[in-house]
Amino acid sequence: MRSSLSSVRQLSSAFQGVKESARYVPRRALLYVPASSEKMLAKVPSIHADSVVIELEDGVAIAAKDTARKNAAAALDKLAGQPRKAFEIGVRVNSVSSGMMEDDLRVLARAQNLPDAFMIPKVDSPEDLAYIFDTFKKEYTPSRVTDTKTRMVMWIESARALLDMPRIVSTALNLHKSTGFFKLDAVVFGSDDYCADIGATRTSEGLENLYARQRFVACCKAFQVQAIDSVYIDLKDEEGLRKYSEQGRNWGFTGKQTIHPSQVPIVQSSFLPSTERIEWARELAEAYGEHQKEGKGAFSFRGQMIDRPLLLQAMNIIQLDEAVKEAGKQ
Ligand SMILES: CC(C)(COP(=O)(O)OP(=O)(O)OC[C@H]1O[C@@H](n2cnc3c(N)ncnc32)[C@H](O)[C@@H]1OP(=O)(O)O)[C@@H](O)C(=O)NCCC(=O)NCCSC(=O)C[C@H](O)C(=O)O
Ligand SMILES: [Mg+2]
Repeated sequence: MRSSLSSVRQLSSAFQGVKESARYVPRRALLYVPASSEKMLAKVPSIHADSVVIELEDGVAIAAKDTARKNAAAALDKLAGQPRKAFEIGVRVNSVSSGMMEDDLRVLARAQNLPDAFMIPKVDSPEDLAYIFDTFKKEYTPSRVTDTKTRMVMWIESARALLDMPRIVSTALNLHKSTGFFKLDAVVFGSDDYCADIGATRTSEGLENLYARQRFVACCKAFQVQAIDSVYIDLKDEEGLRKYSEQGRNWGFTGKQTIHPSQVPIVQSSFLPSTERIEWARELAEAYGEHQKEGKGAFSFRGQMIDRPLLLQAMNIIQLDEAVKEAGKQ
């Protein structure tokens, strides 16, 4: 049994064209930590969520924005080099339309360290991305925001953005290619703002978001970026959270937003493939390699027809399993 990321690399080179990301960041659960709360920020190193979102946007009251910015900048320097449980610590700034992004970046740029990811809510158009790039260059200087390890995670939260998503995502990816600006790695569905935008009533079944969530996943996967599902706001309903998480996983989402530490283990385990599924994926990949050597593109495996798309699904599972195991985070 292979047990490190290098085995994914070996498999990838054996199967020409199977894409491997340079640095795969699992994002099963993203946990928002409002930067206005020093008490919550102090918990960041011990938070087990794959991705921690230091929050400056809707989780922070307008009157507390200044304090939150200063706390976030201080946290970036304090957390650098400190042991932590999360794969990623990002900062979610305020949106273009809020008019507060410049103020956020002006204060954040005082920190010596960049976050692992800049997280940008309510991206509504390709034009927003041009403004975002200009604002980052202005507040940080161009050399600090190009060719860095920092990734971009963005939120799609309106009907307009959902319909224009292919253009928005491809513009973000091209911006990275042409300028070296932060690489877009994941897109998050802002379901609550989306419901407000279309005038829908939020229900626990979530039927009002059925079309949006399915279109959203297709748009993410068309561009090979991670798709992060809606927030579940009923903090006490663990069963509902598990059901919704598993539904999202089965629909192709790679992870889910969380708002309270108690939601994290439920979401993380829902997005971790089962032992049986991992075994299926590994055996399938081995069998695929053997059949490729014999010149067979399609073959039968455990009663199913297997070809390249199934291999790609198996590779997704192996890659997630190995990244999580390597970091010792089940
Ligand atoms: C929802 C909360 C306000 C609840 O907070 P609280 O009442 O303090 O909860 P508890 O008493 O149960 O807390 C127990 C302990 O855990 C700590 N805690 C709680 N939440 C967090 C957290 N998010 N990060 C870190 N630590 C947390 C408490 O401090 C307690 O600690 P202790 O006293 O030492 O035991 C709160 O959970 C919260 O503020 N959550 C985040 C809200 C937020 O950021 N919302 C905006 C993002 S959602 C969104 O925008 C979705 C999207 O854009 C869309 O449009 O859909
Ligand atoms: Mg939102």
